[in-house]
Amino acid sequence: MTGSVPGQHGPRAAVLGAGSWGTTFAKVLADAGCAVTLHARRPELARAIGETRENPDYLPGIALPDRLRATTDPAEALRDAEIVVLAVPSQSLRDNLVEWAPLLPADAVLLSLMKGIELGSTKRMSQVICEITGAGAERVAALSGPNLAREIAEEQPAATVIACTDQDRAAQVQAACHTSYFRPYTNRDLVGCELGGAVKNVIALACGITEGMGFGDNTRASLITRGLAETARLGMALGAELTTFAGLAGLGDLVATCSSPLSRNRTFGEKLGRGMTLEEVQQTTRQVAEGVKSCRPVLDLASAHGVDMPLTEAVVRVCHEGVPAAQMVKEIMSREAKPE
Ligand SMILES: NC(=O)c1ccc[n+]([C@@H]2O[C@H](COP(=O)([O-])OP(=O)(O)OC[C@H]3O[C@@H](n4cnc5c(N)ncnc54)[C@H](O)[C@@H]3O)[C@@H](O)[C@H]2O)c1
Ligand SMILES: O=P(O)(O)OC[C@H](O)CO
Repeated sequence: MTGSVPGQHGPRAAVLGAGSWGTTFAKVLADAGCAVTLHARRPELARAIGETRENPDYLPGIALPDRLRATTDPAEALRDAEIVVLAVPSQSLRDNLVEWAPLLPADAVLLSLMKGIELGSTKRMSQVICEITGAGAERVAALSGPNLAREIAEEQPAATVIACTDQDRAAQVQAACHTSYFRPYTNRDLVGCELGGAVKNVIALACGITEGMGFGDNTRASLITRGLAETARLGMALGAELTTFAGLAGLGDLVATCSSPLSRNRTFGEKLGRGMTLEEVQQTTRQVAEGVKSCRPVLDLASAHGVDMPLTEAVVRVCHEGVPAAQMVKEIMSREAKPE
């Protein structure tokens, strides 16, 4: 390890993507003792983080630790990094990685924070990472769980899962991000953890839509439960483990996202449910609501594997096929009756 910084006792980490979760997770790593360099695209943001120790665009009011530095130069961020954290929108990962791949240190763990499925290819983020970087699957990990960025930035206690086929690497990342307020568990089931994170965004859109239409807790609980059932069906078809969906990356994240006004996906859905168009809602936020784009490839994956995902299909129809939310509810409720 070269050039350690005062107080550093963990590995060197690069976080690529200075949005709300990238910045928050960079703080978690720094609080856990890592020397962290955060890569921001815009010079004014990198400068503001350096000068004010705050990310004014994505995390206003949160003090960032001194051990965290920001830069617009990916080569500088990645130099000697032992853990490389990827925190950009899922649909831009491929293009970003093409630029970053030649700069990646040879043996670094590549950790995905993203919760989406790629449009067109229907690939999970770890698959995109392996494809573009040529890294072996054992080097790629994903972090997923009930982790609303703002709450964690405020150091409210939360748990998460680090999924990796190589448990030594999972344990390395676990140790690097374990703080008094952030408790990571390891898990071998990369497929299940990534799917849990991506599909919960779609179900949170459905919850938001019904919330916007004025429906209450029974509706939300029904969507969470049936949403979990269809996520698990897809997961089993893709080789995931059923128990993963009862854990933090499954039920845990689904409950947090579907219930919290902090969720961008739930909030996006709520605006659709109140009658705004997709384009109108998109104008109201600069932040990514991954379910809006990922719902289509999730449904494509389901179709390719013969899996029934009626809630995901309903979200696709409302978001991308102009079906009114009220009609979607009618259609879902009039599906053929069957055993649970
Ligand atoms: N915010 C959360 O609470 C949270 C929690 C867990 C997981 N996630 C996941 O983390 C990922 C990143 O989310 P976020 O909350 O940080 O998003 P964000 O919208 O807050 O920030 C996205 C970041 O990516 C950058 N970006 C946007 N378009 C880009 C492009 N084309 N190329 C490169 N960079 C681009 C933005 O400048 C910004 O820095 C998503 O997959 C999200 O689902 C978010
Ligand atoms: O704000 P959302 O809807 O992107 O959800 C954030 C996190 O994924 C919650 O775990």
